[in-house]
Amino acid sequence: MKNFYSLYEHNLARVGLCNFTVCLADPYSNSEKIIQLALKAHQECVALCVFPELSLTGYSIEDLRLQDSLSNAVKETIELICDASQSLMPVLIFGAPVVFKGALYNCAVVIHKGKILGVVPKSYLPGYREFYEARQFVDGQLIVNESIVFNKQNVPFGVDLLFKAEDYPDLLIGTEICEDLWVPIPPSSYACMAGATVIANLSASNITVGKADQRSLLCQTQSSRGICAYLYTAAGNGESTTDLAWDGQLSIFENGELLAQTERFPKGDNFLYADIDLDLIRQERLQRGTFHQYYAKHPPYRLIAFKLQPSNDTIGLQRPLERFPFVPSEVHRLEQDCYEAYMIQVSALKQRIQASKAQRMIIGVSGGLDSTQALLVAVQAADDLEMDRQSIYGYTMPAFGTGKETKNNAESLMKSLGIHWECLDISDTARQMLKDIGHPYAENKPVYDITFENVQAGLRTDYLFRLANLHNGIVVGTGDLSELALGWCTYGVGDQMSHYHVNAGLPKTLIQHLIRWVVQSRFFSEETGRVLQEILNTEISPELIPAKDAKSIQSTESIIGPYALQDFNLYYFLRYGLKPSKIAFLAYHIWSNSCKGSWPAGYPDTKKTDYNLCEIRHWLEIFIKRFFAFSQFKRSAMPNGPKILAGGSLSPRGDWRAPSDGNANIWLRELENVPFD
Ligand SMILES: Nc1ncnc2c1ncn2[C@@H]1O[C@H](COP(=O)(O)OP(=O)(O)OC[C@H]2O[C@@H]([n+]3cccc(C(=O)O)c3)[C@H](O)[C@@H]2O)[C@@H](O)[C@H]1O
Ligand SMILES: Nc1ncnc2c1ncn2[C@@H]1O[C@H](COP(=O)(O)OP(=O)(O)OP(=O)(O)O)[C@@H](O)[C@H]1O
Ligand SMILES: NC(=O)CC[C@H](N)C(=O)O
Repeated sequence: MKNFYSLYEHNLARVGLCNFTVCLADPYSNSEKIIQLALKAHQECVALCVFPELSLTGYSIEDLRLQDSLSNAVKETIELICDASQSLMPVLIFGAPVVFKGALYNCAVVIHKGKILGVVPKSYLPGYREFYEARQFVDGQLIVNESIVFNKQNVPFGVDLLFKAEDYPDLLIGTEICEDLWVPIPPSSYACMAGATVIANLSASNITVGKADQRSLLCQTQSSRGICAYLYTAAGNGESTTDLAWDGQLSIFENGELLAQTERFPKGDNFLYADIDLDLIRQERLQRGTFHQYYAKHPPYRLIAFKLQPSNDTIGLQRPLERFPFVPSEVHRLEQDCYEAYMIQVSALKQRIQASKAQRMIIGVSGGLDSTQALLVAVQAADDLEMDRQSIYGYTMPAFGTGKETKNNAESLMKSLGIHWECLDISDTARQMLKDIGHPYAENKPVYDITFENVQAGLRTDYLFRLANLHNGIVVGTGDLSELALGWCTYGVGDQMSHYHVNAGLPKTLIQHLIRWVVQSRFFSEETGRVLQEILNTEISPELIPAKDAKSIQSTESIIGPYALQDFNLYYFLRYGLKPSKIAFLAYHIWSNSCKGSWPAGYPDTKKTDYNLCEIRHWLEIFIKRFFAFSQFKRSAMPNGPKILAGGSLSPRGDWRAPSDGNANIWLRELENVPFD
């Protein structure tokens, strides 16, 4: 990798949209503007720069489109732009009226580095209400396999053209023009199925009240259905206001998400760019088999190849990127996600209680985040099913590493929720077991190894399962998605097992917000809210090793890495199958500076950390080793539990099937592309 920090090393592409104050029916003046903006796009290392429909002449010139002087000026200025593009990086796409075999077409002209790559006519001409395009233009729907002469060169002409960067293979550009998007099956639907990843829509949509929302909806839907980037450029200033008005909106969508958008009704020239992620598009299509199952005939496309020769400069990253991909930073989305996650958990648990005819829910309550969340869900399920809260049997089971604070929190929580609770100290039983198996700790030697830890975790599980037998109940498991990813649980006779793993689909980074949301929603008493706040403030620890003092508490995150980074890694491996270097590049852009981007609402200021590339790389390596090489055997035997987030689950019966005896070789090898600073 020549420059790890360049986005063009990571299959991202910077795409730009422009509009400007057109001079009606004056291609000479407009071509100058196009060249100026193309130069600006070049300076920003843009790969593709799109201008509005008929931007070379202005859209609203009516019958002037048929004037010979205009046609000549169009031809000349297309050649001028072509010449000026020789040393520029971006592919330029602008709109122009072009005469072909004696008829006039409303076209997208595609130019790159001094060459006209192709000319694509508009398929559908609006002739309704305020539109009269068919008066001057002929529709291009059936034009395929044709060519047109420009400057003594044969240039491909037709609706069957896609433009492929042969040195940047996932960049495959299709075009359509305004109304083409408003028909039941837009030409871009076929272009996407033929492989186009980026669709440029050259538009001259006039504005009326409420229309912007409809346009946005169409673009968003098309980008989602086509799993593509959809670039929309509306004409704006300078267009005739004889009978209409124009808002000049520019917007960039990617697979249903808005990446960037300009203010409407702008002053002067407008230039918008964003970095689209061709890996996400490619992976989404790869995973969604149905995308490739469309057998209806679409035209055979001509692939017009060009060499992008992308810049290798360090140019940052311009796209919305969440620090916590499982936790939206937008307040209302987060609230909605928390509500849905909680309801999914509650409804799933209710179904299991009813189906298993369980009379009790048995749960080990440690005072940590996971068992707290599982307990809240159990209480809500009991309330909904009109079961007595006393049918929930909560156990705090202190042993060698249990802290006073967590134990108090566990007990206060259970008391405040009004469940049946008991304290079962497992220290003596654990000591007995350590003695029976010949562990040095039985002779008071401070040996705190895995056996020492797992004896405690195992006994707790053993107790819970036998209590379930005794009380006709099911054990509600507490393990979460992040722990399953990292194998951070004790296998078999341990917290890896339960009768129903209600948290299995919840990443640790979301659990904290869910608990915060429960507090804010006041589902439970004020006292419960107070204890929940205490629990949120406590450091995450398995508490399996005795702490000498408050500072030497066994910190989970110092061993397996910050959950913030590990959930980031999990999301991009699980949902998108990205390479380690790509994940590190994305993590670097959002995690290396705590002032960049936004944090989820309610996230404590004191925890707003940043990580340098070296730290990101280090924890990514740990993730890779644990996720790919170590922990699958734990997941292959994991209990039932609901999938909660679109980001994925790790159920071996659902989202993630993998061998239990795999290795991490290829991911570790690829990680070598990430520098240490
Ligand atoms: N592929 C494979 N197929 C079948 N068995 C495999 C295996 N790889 C290892 N093993 C065997 O599995 C055993 C290791 O797995 P296991 O017994 O689970 O033990 P292990 O994963 O080594 O240790 C459990 C870790 O989880 C932590 N923990 C436990 C409980 C709760 C929490 C929490 O914070 O919530 C954290 C604890 O601190 C400890 O570091 C070994 O006996 C090994 O030989
Ligand atoms: N002292 C304890 N009393 C009762 N149950 C416990 C105790 N310690 C652990 N457990 C059980 O084992 C599970 C895993 O333990 P662990 O302490 O790692 O998780 P946690 O405290 O729920 O959450 P976190 O992992 O966020 O600390 C707990 O969720 C709980 O069900
Ligand atoms: N120029 C066009 O094709 C405009 C038609 C489109 N339906 C619009 O109103 O935006």
